[in-house]
Amino acid sequence: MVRVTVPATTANIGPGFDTLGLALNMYNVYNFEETELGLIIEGCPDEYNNEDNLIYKSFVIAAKEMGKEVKGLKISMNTEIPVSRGLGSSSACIVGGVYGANELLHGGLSKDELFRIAVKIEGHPDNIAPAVYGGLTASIVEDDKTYCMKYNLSEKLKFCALIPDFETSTCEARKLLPQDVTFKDAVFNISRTAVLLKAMEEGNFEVISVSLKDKLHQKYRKTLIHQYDEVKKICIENKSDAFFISGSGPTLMNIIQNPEFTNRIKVSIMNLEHNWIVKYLEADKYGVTVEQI
Ligand SMILES: Nc1ncnc2c1ncn2[C@@H]1O[C@H](COP(=O)(O)OP(=O)(O)O)[C@@H](O)[C@H]1O
Ligand SMILES: N[C@@H](CCOP(=O)(O)O)C(=O)O
Repeated sequence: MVRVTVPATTANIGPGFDTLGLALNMYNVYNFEETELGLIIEGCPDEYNNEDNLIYKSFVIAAKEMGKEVKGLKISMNTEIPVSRGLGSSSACIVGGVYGANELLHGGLSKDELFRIAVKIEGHPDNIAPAVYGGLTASIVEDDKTYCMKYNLSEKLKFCALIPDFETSTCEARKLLPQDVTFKDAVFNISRTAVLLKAMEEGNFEVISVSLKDKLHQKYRKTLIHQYDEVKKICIENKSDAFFISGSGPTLMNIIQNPEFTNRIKVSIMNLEHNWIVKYLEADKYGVTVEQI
């Protein structure tokens, strides 16, 4: 049996829309076994228990790229990453399926090649990159090629995710974005993205907090997130070092220096109408791992 473990991700990180991503220490574990015939899926909600399952579809696409075929497959999973919350559940499924196929079918594809296949399935590279390479990544797609650069991340940076009891789909959240942006707003985001990366490497919280601003996506998407303004106010009052929408939302992410922030927030957030899980997280440095069990 092949076991693939994939970390959660927080994509965009403010100004780096569709570019920056960071792997977090929350994991989905997928097991793959060849069977005589058919498809068996265990460990996921009933709605995903069919051939449209994203892990299975990604497995099949990767197998095709390798020129291989599987007659029967059993996929079982144990998942920590909440679905449709902006923490990369879809990228975890895709990376899980692609890596599962490569290992089970002896595809022999390189990490960079598996990354390329996974990005093609997801459509943007920013959450696939940290799931594959771990840590803090910046990535681009040029024609059919994918490029990922991994940055150093200061050990001082810790994270506090606020995960609400409602979902938003990435596909729907992308429909809210404008077709065009002004030159001024483009420059605003490019400059901050470049500065942010070095500030995250050095653990310079003052610069992180300034450079994390964005004019391209969050103002449109916050309308999908109930109580966004209230939650942001609570985070700022409790001295969050930086606050942003994780991926396409609705999870709201804080970069923090002091894990004590997590306890302070829990008390303040309890009285809101929606239930928000407060989760302390650290960066995952390594990305996807594969084992033969
Ligand atoms: N365990 C799972 N099995 C099959 N598909 C899943 C599973 N978890 C997530 N997905 C797929 O990923 C989709 C959610 O992806 P998306 O809207 O991008 O949100 P996010 O990646 O932020 O969680 C689900 O609608 C489903 O298609
Ligand atoms: N850049 C994408 C990132 C989506 O990440 P997810 O974790 O919400 O799937 C976007 O913002 O649409």
